[in-house]
Amino acid sequence: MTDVTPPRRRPRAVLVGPMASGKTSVGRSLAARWGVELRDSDHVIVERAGRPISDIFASDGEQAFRDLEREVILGELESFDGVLALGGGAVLDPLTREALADHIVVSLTVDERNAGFRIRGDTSRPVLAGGGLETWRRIYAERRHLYAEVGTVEVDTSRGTTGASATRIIEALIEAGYERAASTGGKRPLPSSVPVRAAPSDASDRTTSGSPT
Ligand SMILES: Nc1ncnc2c1ncn2[C@@H]1O[C@H](COP(=O)(O)OP(=O)(O)OP(=O)(O)O)[C@@H](O)[C@H]1O
Ligand SMILES: O=C(O)C1=C[C@@H](O)[C@@H](O)[C@H](O)C1
Ligand SMILES: [Mg+2]
Repeated sequence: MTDVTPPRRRPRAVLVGPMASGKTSVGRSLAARWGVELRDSDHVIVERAGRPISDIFASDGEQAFRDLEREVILGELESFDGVLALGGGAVLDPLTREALADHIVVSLTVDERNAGFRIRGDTSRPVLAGGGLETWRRIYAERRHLYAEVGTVEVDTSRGTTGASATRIIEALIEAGYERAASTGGKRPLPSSVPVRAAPSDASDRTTSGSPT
């Protein structure tokens, strides 16, 4: 009997990292390079809840936010085929981390100095709660191992433009053997039983030809 199950769609890349590492802004540049849509889990949550993240934290509490965040991300991992940027704390959830094991995940980093510039005066991130760089540093220290655990490649965004960071992501994916899968969708979807990191199915035909630059 013919299998009529439609192929599973999946994000070309999922971006994780600490607050202000550039998941949203670098993600936008990367999506533009590949000619695909950027979706940001924080934005999906705000749309769905009809109120800002700071309101959700204040009235429903962080756990309610995390539950909604998990639901949104698991849904997008199954259905969205552009670049997916996650909220900074998304990796705290074990089910989300488990789901990410099956995806191409770019872990973004930023040094403290540049993180400090980027979050200065910010009031939209409730977990910083006015604590500024000191709080950012503590939270990053707590989560660093989780970003490393889920990341297929790691890219530092401290220097240069968001476009330069997008270029470094593409270079890192080429280096690791995932660029074709990420930029063309050519050999995807991979069978879910084959973890992306353990078996880069396109490592044998790595090429920069036809790649976005
Ligand atoms: N080279 C760069 N790479 C990334 N971000 C940069 C860069 N230069 C400046 N920025 C600025 O840093 C700020 C933080 O970036 P962004 O909001 O994309 O981070 P984020 O990782 O999505 O943070 P959050 O976890 O809070 O969603 C933005 O205002 C962005 O324009
Ligand atoms: O690091 C965090 O815990 C957060 C980061 C943001 O992206 C938002 O998801 C929210 O403000 C929480
Ligand atoms: Mg963001």
